[in-house]
Amino acid sequence: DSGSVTASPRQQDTEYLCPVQIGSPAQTLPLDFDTGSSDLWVFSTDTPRSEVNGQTVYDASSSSSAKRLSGATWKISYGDGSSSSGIVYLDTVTVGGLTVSRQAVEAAKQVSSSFSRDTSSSGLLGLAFSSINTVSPNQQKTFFDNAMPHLDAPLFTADLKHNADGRYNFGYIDKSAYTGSISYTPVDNSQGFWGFTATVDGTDVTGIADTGTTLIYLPDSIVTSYYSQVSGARYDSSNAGYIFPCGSSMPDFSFNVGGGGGGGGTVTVPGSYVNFAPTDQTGQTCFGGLQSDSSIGISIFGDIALKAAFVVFDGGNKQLGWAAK
Ligand SMILES: CC(C)(C)S(=O)(=O)N[C@@H](Cc1ccccc1)C(=O)N[C@@H](Cc1c[nH]c[nH+]1)C(=O)N[C@@H](CC1CCCCC1)C(O)(O)C(F)(F)C(=O)NCCN1CCOCC1
Repeated sequence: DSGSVTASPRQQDTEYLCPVQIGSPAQTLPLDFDTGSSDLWVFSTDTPRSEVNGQTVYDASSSSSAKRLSGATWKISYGDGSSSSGIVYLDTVTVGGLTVSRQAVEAAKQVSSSFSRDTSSSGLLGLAFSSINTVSPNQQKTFFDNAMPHLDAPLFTADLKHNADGRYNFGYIDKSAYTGSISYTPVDNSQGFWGFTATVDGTDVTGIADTGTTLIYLPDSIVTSYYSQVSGARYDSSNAGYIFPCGSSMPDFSFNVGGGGGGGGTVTVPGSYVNFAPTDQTGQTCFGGLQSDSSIGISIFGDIALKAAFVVFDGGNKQLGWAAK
């Protein structure tokens, strides 16, 4: 089996949403595919009306294939402080033509305000490792884990784009989606993430490939040296990040994956991607897409990096592949 689904950017590439079919007859919800977490959770008819703000909701009672997973609950909190929790159904989930019949669909009974405010997203589809799924007492598998044994190849690929529709494919590598060769590097999933090591300016950086995080967060030394090339760039505590004049022409940012001698491949993030967004309506000052990881505790290669590459999340061989495009 295989699947292929469009990933549409929202609000200047802050997140990418994909249509997911749940239940019988199918209910289609736009979900944020997130390789940084492992819960598939949705706004539902169980979510308080006061917390629903235009989002499409899942109604288990109108799905003939829905079955309550009795006694199961879930509760998750994310790096940006947002959180949600609720109950669990097993139901049919289809992504780009690929169907999993008994997928844990986590219905929200509570969502934090940032989720209520994000009117375009109906929830998340976690694509990290099932070891960090939050369902209790019996941990549940991700959509990818459930699908993997049926896939032509035990992998999915992320092809996110700047201000344009991209694609997630499951079970195959689309050779027309990238240029040159794919450089592979081993994945450390001990924390449940797609962890890997890249080289930036000769320095090894261990981080995670995270489609659910908008920006790139790397060690201070690397970030400081990058912005030292941009006149007027400075760390601004009120914005809690590096800012610079919006008219600045930003240097490209490159990292090497699968190095080791002459090998490996280089991913180049165009400087224009690092000019992320204005900090206010005047459009004078802009906020950088590359920020320090010091307040996070882990380096994150988020959407700004991922949309500069074609990325293979290989669950069968526990490796990450990166290619230019
Ligand atoms: C809001 C913003 C200024 C544009 S942003 O740059 O902060 N973007 C948010 C994502 C977003 C976009 C649009 C609207 C709302 C929220 C962002 O990048 N959030 C990161 C920030 C971060 C990470 N680390 C520290 N800070 C995050 O929490 N990402 C998680 C997914 C998000 C959650 C909010 C809704 C959108 C998706 C994440 O899953 O990628 C994660 F990996 F960061 C994370 O928190 N994973 C949870 C891991 N736990 C471990 C224990 O077991 C349970 C799972």
